[in-house]
Amino acid sequence: MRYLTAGESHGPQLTLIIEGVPSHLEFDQKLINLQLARRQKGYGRGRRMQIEQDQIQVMSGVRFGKTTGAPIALIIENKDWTHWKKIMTAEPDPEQVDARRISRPRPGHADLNGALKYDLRDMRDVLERSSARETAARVAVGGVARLILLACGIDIMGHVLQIGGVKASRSLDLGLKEMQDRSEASPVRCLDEQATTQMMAEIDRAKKEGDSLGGIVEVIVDGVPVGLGSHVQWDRKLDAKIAQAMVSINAFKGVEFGIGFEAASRPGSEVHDEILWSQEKGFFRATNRLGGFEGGMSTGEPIVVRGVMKPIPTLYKPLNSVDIDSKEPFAASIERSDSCAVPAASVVAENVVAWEVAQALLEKFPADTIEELVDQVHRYRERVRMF
Ligand SMILES: Cc1cc2nc3c(=O)[nH]c(=O)nc-3n(C[C@H](O)[C@H](O)[C@H](O)COP(=O)(O)O)c2cc1C
Ligand SMILES: C=C(O[C@@H]1CC(C(=O)O)=C[C@@H](OP(=O)(O)O)[C@H]1O)C(=O)O
Repeated sequence: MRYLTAGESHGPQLTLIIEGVPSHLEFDQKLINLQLARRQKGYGRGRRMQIEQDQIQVMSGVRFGKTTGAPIALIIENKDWTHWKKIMTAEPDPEQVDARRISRPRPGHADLNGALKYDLRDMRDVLERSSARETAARVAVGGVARLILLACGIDIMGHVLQIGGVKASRSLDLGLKEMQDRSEASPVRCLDEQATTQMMAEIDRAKKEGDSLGGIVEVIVDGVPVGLGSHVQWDRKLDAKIAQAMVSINAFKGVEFGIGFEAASRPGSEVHDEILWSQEKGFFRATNRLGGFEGGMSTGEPIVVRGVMKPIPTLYKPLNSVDIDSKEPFAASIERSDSCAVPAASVVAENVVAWEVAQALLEKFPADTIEELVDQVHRYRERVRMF
């Protein structure tokens, strides 16, 4: 499978094309729209999320509620377009256009690099595409991937582990369903109620001070069969693909699996996961400290991946910058902005990981129809259980 997205943040719509989805897949638009709605929520978001009501419109690849195997084209409208039409099309009021021209790059955003690289003297042309508005399209793509995963008995959840200085206590003994319910109930998508309150207070404080906050999100994928990805070539390692997908989310700066960076300070005996066997389960692990991967392949234990998001670059108390016209030092531009988007980013993370796992599944079990895929996965699970 492969996909491309297109669209500016304040343009008319986001457009995405996905190729390689097997036929006969029940195209549950409600589930995809639910993912989009989840991404829009989260304490700390700016006013834009009150304007948008993200929903997919299916343009091709689906008939009578099922995929046909043809490329799937989806669009998501930008409701904000009506307010930006003049500015984006330079008609009919050029003066207003100039007022929204950006000549003072924001430290931490793509403004200056993009302007220098593409020779764009209005940095709005960079902002429009570098904006995390694009993550709505990626969540829709992940929503389609989730439909494939669910058909194969694979489920996924995401939650927030840290915002600014507030860390949630981990409760890994909860089942996936309970974790899903708890994170949905928290305005910051955190499983720990006490930390939720503290995180919200921390966001309020940052907002009041014209500042922004980052944090850490975690994604868990349950029901993954052993052996997705491969050790035989560097670019076939699934953990590496997931790492790329995570760091490709706007503002994500790092990724770890299982105990992650803590592995550096532990002896091997406290890192590696002992191997057990039972008639009922076949091979399994006593622990899951390595987060579901060995040799770039899934172990059959849940995939546990975390990503760190830096604080939002646009600050109402802006940092120093230089005007690209006058070359004078200035405070950076202020655009309407989120003060913390870590909860929303945890939904984006779930969905980009869903895509990578679904793609790995279809690489191992090539299939033109969803029945072929489900059948192969079922038979494979049986084979490895009997190994
Ligand atoms: C869900 C989400 C919402 C975001 N909202 C904003 C925002 O309102 N203002 C802003 O300056 N950056 C925001 N960002 C971060 C920028 O998009 C990001 O920092 C920028 O594209 C530069 O890319 P980089 O940080 O990966 O280098 C958001 C990121 C995500 C994932
Ligand atoms: C539009 C979204 O997020 C945007 C991401 C973003 C950025 O710079 O990344 C800046 C803000 O854009 P605006 O100035 O239009 O409010 C966010 O609202 C979205 O998540 O759908």
